[in-house]
Formats: sequence, C-alpha cells, structure tokens
Amino acid sequence: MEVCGVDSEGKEFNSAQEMWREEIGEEGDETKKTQWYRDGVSYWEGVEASVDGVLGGYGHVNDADIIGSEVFLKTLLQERLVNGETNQHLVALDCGSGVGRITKNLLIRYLNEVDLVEPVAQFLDAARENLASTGSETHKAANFFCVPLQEFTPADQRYDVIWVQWCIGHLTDDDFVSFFNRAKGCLKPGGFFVVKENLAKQGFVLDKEDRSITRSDPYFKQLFRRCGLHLYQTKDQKGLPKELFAVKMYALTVDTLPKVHRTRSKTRSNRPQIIK
Ligand SMILES: C[S@@+](CC[C@H](N)C(=O)[O-])C[C@H]1O[C@@H](n2cnc3c(N)ncnc32)[C@H](O)[C@@H]1O
Repeated sequence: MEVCGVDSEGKEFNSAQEMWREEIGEEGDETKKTQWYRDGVSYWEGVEASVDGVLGGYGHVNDADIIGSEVFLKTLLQERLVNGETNQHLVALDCGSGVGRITKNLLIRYLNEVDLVEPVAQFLDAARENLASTGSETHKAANFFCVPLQEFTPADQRYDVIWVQWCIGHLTDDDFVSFFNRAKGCLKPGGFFVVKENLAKQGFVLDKEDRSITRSDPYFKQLFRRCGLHLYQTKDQKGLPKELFAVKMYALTVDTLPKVHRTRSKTRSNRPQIIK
C-alpha cells in the first residue's frame, strides 16, 4: 500500500515501505530492526513510571480515556460474552500495559483476571505495586510478563479480551501482523481484541524520538485485513485536547461468530444467548 508519511523532523516519505527500509533496513537485516526496538524501549526507560509519564505529560486525559473505553467495552462484553450466567470467568490481556493504568481503572473491574505484558521493567514493577491493593479475590491482576509484543506469544485460548492501547505503533508492520496472528489463537470463543490508538490524518507519522509510528485509519484497516481480522465495531474517542491526535477504538474478532444476541426463549427469558 502506498502511503505518504512524514517523520517528526519534517522529512517526507513517498511510501510506508520507503520509511521501513530506512528505519529497519532490508528484510533479513536484523541489526537495524533490533536497534529500532532497543531505541523504543530506551525512550520509555527514561520516563517516570507514573500515569502522567506513560501519557506523555497528559495524565489529565486519563479520565476521559477510561470513560470512553468503558462505554465501548461494556457494549462489547454484553453483545459477545456475557450470557447471563453468573459463574463466567473472564480473562483479559493488557498489552504494552505501562504502569497498569488501564487494568486498574477499567479491565480489573469487568474481568476476573488480567495479565499484563510490558517490556519496560520499571513500568511493570510500578504496575505490580499499583495493582497490589486493587481488585478482590475474584477480580485480580494475575500474570506480569516483561516482554515486548513482537516476542510475546500468549497462552492458547486463555483470553476473552486482548486490549492493545497506545503501544502497537512500536511494532513494524510485519511484527504487527505476526503478533495478531499468534494472539488470534489465544482468544476464547466470542473473545475480541480492542485496539485503541492515535490516528494520523493520512499515511503515517514517524516519531524519531520514541521509535513509533502513528498510522492512519486506512493504514490500520489494511493491516487488520492482513491479519485476517474482522472489524466488528469502531468508535471515536471524544473529549481529548484538540492538539492531540484523534483517537479511535477498533473491536476486532477472529470471525463473525459466535455472537451474543438477545432473544426471547420459550420461557420468556430475556437473557442474552450465545449463538454457536
Ligand atoms: C504511551 S505508553 C501507553 C501505556 C498504556 N498502554 C497506557 O495506555 O497507559 C506506551 C507503552 O508501550 C510500551 N512499549 C514500547 N515498546 C513496546 C513493544 N515493543 N511492545 C509492547 N509495548 C511496548 C512502553 O513501554 C509503554 O509502556
């Protein structure tokens, strides 16, 4: 796909391929690619392990972000997973979790177990600390994996929700596709991914400082197609400061089934049911 992009120093690229060739070298040139990932992690290692730190000094957007995510998540859980049984045990994976902001403020409230995966050790330590006093016996942080996404393979069929927010820009296109392909097999039936990311107006914007790229909506959709994922629902995040990138939430599924829908059974129950 030919997309025009710019980097944070104003340099223009005619295509994403041209940018990737320059940043990570030709296929098989692992040295440059390793450096790309090392630089990304080094950037975050120099950032304070706090909500304000992981949000680039915009800690005050946390509330608006969580409220937007909560509305989206509740709808998805209701439509796809919550079938009225009280003994359901739902598990989430928080990708590029930083200090556990999303787990603490959102995921742990709706799911029974949450695993966190994050490459920066100091962030994961802070997450462990932040989450120690959060939740309960039935709603808790379970596993903490200190690994970058491009090297992470989640456990088979463990997750109902895989939440990927403000971190996938660190992955190259090929590693993006490869990660989702591995993670697809880790979703339980009815499970889904949520990708919540900044959007470039067109093409992409390369940040030379933290080694991340901000992709446009068509760029994301093209990558989701390459992953063989079905775009189930999208929603724009509202209420963020005007100077920031627009933010969109994408709910992605492996296929269109199973879906939960509300039906009246013969016993006139209103419970949502899973269609297999
Ligand atoms: C903007 S912060 C967002 C943190 C968290 N998702 C949140 O919204 O609070 C970006 C996060 O991506 C992590 N990150 C950087 N490179 C990564 C990689 N290769 N794989 C996974 N996470 C990465 C950083 O360490 C950092 O925690």
